[in-house]
Amino acid sequence: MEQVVVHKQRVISYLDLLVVHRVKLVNGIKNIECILDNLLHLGYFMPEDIELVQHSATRHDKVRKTLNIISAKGEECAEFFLYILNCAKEIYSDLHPWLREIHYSPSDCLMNKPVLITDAVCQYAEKLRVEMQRDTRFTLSYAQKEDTLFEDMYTDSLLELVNSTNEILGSISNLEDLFSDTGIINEDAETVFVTGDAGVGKTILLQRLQNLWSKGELCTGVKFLFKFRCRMFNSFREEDKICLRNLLFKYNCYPDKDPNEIFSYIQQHPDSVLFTLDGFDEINIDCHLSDIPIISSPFDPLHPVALLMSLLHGKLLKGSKKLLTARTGTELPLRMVRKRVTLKGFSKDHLLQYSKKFFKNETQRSLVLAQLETNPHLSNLCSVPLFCWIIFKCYDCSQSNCSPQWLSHSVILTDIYLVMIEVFLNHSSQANPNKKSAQSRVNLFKTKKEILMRIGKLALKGIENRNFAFSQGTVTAANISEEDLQLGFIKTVGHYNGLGNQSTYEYIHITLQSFFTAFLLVLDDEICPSDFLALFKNNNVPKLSNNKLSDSVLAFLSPTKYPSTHILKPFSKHLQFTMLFLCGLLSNSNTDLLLNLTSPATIKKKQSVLASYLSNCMKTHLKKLPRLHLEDGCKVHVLPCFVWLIRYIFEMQNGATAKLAAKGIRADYIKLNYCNVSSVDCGALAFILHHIRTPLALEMDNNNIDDYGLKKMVSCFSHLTVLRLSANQITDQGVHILVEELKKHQKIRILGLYKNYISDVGARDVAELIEACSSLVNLRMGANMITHEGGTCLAKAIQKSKTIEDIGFWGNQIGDRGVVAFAEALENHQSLKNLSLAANQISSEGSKHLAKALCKNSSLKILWLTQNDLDDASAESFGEMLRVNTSLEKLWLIQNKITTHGATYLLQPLRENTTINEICLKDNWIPPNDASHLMKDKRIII
Ligand SMILES: Nc1ncnc2c1ncn2[C@@H]1O[C@H](COP(=O)(O)OP(=O)(O)OP(=O)(O)O)[C@@H](O)[C@H]1O
Repeated sequence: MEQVVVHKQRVISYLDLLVVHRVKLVNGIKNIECILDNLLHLGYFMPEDIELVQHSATRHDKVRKTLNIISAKGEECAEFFLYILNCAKEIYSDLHPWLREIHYSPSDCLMNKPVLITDAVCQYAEKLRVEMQRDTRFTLSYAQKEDTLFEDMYTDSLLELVNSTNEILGSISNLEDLFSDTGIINEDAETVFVTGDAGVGKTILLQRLQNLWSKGELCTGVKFLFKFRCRMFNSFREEDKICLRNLLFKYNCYPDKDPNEIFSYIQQHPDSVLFTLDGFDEINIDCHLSDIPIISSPFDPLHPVALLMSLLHGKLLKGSKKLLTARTGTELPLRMVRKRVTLKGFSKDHLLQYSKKFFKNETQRSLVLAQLETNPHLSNLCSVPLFCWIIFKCYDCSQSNCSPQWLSHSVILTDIYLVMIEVFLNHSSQANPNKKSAQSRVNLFKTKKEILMRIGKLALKGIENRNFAFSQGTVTAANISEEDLQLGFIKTVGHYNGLGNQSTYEYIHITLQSFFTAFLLVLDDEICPSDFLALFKNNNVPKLSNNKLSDSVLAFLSPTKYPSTHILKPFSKHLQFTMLFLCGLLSNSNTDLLLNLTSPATIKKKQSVLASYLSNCMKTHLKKLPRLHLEDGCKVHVLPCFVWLIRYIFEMQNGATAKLAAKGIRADYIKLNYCNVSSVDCGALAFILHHIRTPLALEMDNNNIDDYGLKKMVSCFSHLTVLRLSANQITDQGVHILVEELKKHQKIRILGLYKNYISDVGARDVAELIEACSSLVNLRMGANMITHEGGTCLAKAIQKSKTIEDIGFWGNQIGDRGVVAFAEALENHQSLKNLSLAANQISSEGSKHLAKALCKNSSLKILWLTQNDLDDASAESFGEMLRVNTSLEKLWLIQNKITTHGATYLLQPLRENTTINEICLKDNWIPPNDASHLMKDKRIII
């Protein structure tokens, strides 16, 4: 065939194409080897042809010679040549725009001819991809007996972009946005820092990213993705040194060809590299290096942790992308953080999606979801994917084995883990226990006690040394048999180190290691009651004094917080879960089980040691915090570790301890902002706070409370005078519960619901509260989704209220229609002092009503109308109002459309009006030249 179809409309010879575009090809082909290899492989070129080409001195000459030989071979060879350029995308990416320009599309006869990628760099990139695809295709799950396809279990979850002060900037729905320009905290830094609670899915998120990248569906500009689990760095000894090249190649994927060439390419193109680094909180270095030099030479051998730090600092491979994960609360200096992201787990929708993936059988799925509906505590735990997986797995097995009754009664996390242990044990022995027999459960634990203790001993050893990966030797030394491993609590992890595969073991999740540690601490008779809390008192960061590298790494990470010897210090995150399970195991509900496994005296003693320890912790924690003595009481701002304390006490389900803890708080105003309080924690908080019988103010802005959390807190609402719940994902349903409760008690003075998901429906409920509750003086409802309808209801209620003083309504959408009702409310109002209607789409029409109403008002002191559509006509109305009004002190008109002309209307009445002391006109349409004239009166601010 002489003439070939290149494009449907255009017929041209491939040989002609090579002639016409010869210059482009000579300049654009940077790698001739791959072309030659393929031409030779399919017999278009003979070895002599290759030799001829190789004789040419320069790259350009080699391409010219190749093109000459191709033209001598004919049309088919020329066509295959273009086909190589098209298939080896990685190598000839520069020529791809040109291929598109000439409308190249391969003809059918070539479609199944293989093209070999023989360039060393591309080959390596390809190898990385293939290995990554293989490694991320499956996820090892239940009892190591099932490999689940990753796609079949992965479900999107909630990822939020936050700023340096942890304020939410928005959610991230596309993983590519992790690396976009939105929400950058520090332009010079390169690390995207993802934090989240235990089991929320940080590792899985990275696996998703790696999997998508390996399939070419994400981060297409990234040629090399290197993944590290930070716990791997714990396995190095003090004296171990390694250079960056070996760290990358030996611990990820070793190149088949010329490592030097590949490494040099990586150095020259750092922007083509992405590192995923999982579990920064798990780093514990047990070796002696007094300083960690931050180096910038990629060739100097150094301790791997120092290499990691240099990478994160951007001293090595500057320009590469880094995605680092850690548990909530882990600090990373802001100078190293490019973006901050928090992983929040499953929303209701995500949970539904996950249930569809997990339970293929629709009847079973509906049954489980219906059961979850009846146990909100359980269903709330499901927002953490790990707990969700455990709960679903238990339900799944219960279908065939035993009744799911046990789950429905669970109120603490420990119970869920106990059920999981039971399910694993049953699964391995294929037992079919009597459905409802508590005795069979006891028997099961009794029979397997020794195995569980062995697994517990290994766990304790790891937690003591902050070690989460175990060598074959350690596992053997702990007498863990193959049969024990088959139970599925411990899994094998491939550990590629370039020197061959040696088995390494890990607990299937780190929280399970914590559980087994607690299990051992409770049941081991050799650990006497007076000593069993030693781990928490002395061993937070093991061997601190003689562990210089860890000292300096930790100090570097958290200089202000380190060192400390108290249980509530940072870097004890794994102990936090151990403590939680300890409390749960020693709770009253589990006493019966424990009494069958160890001596009653030991259990009793351990329970009492633990209870008094927790009360002491609460007292000590609160004593150390600064207190602010306000007019109406004492205010204390607690820290996130307070939340852990209440979790412990709740997990123990011990009312007396809760009462003592409540007594220890000794404050009238508790501030819990930014403490990572989740809806599940609200039950724990109420468990303690309901013992406080005096008026209480509670500030809980910027947590994750949601409607369910509100419901759980109902029991402590009776004494609340202040409740701030801004930025907490509360919807109309939550507002309804809240209002009903607050109406009953008539004590609330300040209610903050800023930045939630409240619509007109919720606004109507809040309006009822304003009318019914004369104690309410301050209401913050800004940044919700309230339109003129909800606005009107609220305004009508405000109109009737004789006590309300302060209304924050910034960032809703009431518009001019809603403003009319607010204007009516303002007329003759006696108590309202501050009103913010900023960012509410108000134009001159609405402002006219406001101005008119203010002529009759003598209570309002501050009016915020920032970020509306106010123009000169509005200014004129307010100018008129200022001639009459004698109470308004501040008028905020920032970011509107008022010109110099309009501003003059506001200036004139100031000669007579002596009450107003600030009219802020910043960011209006006033040219700087006019500003000085207007600012003759100091009360005008531009
Ligand atoms: N997006 C998800 N889709 C489906 N399952 C998930 C998802 N995220 C997590 N899981 C489930 O939860 C388990 C724990 O997740 P993962 O190990 O990623 O948590 P983590 O945040 O890294 O926890 P830790 O901080 O304790 O290391 C997974 O093994 C998986 O079963």
